[in-house]
Amino acid sequence: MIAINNVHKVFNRGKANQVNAVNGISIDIADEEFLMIVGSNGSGKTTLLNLIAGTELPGEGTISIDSSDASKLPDYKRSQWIARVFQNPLSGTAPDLSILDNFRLAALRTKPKGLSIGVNDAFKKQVKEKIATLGMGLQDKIEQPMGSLSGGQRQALTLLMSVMDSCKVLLLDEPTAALDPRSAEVVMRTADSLIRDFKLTAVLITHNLKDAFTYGTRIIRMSEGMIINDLSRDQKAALKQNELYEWFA
Ligand SMILES: Nc1ncnc2c1ncn2[C@@H]1O[C@H](COP(=O)(O)OP(=O)(O)OP(=O)(O)O)[C@@H](O)[C@H]1O
Repeated sequence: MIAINNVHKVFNRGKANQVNAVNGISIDIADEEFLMIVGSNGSGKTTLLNLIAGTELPGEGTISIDSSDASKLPDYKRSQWIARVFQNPLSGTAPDLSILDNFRLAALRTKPKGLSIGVNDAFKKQVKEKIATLGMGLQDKIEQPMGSLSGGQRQALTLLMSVMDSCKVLLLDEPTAALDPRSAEVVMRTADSLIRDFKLTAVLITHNLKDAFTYGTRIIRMSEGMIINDLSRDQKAALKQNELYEWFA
């Protein structure tokens, strides 16, 4: 479980441009929850995700993942436990390297420094099998450079690479914002099935209420650094999609 307790994050404290980006948020995110965060621009969504990831530290309050204080997690534990996918499909991969080499680098991410992973037949077979689960036919293109793929294909592979090994938490910051609708749907479906298969706890920021409704097990809305709506799994199940728009109006 991710336990967020009275967390505050202030930027430029005491200056004219002070921003209370996260303003006393408390929320428990259950194991295997797929939490959607919606809210207007500047409402603190990315800052909250950064705090969970440990890339920003709270000024006040605590965040723990499975009872370990997230701010005190050593880097290797953080990268083992927490995977992150960003809006830009280019940010998670090396475009000039092959798909296979990108998977090799991803496998090294959570290993002790100095360890190497050879591209032997067993590793190749394993990568092909994983990629085949996407149903995109990319398992036959593993020698192709990552940069030759479409944004949606890259984002789906980025997701797959990011949840390898002992990942517990998947953080997604508008992963489909740069994609066309069809690719966006493939990426959302991929994320959803990986989260289920790997039993991950996931948090996704989106401006797309339809995606939030379709895939989220819980939806929160943020405004001015606070959670102003929190729609549980049961409440969500009782709503029709058009009622969701009214709920968040
Ligand atoms: N490093 C920073 N330094 C100063 N201010 C920051 C910093 N990061 C975020 N902010 C400010 O904190 C507020 C919340 O930003 P944040 O990026 O968390 O919002 P958001 O809800 O993710 O917005 P968007 O939907 O536009 O991505 C904004 O006013 C932003 O300008």
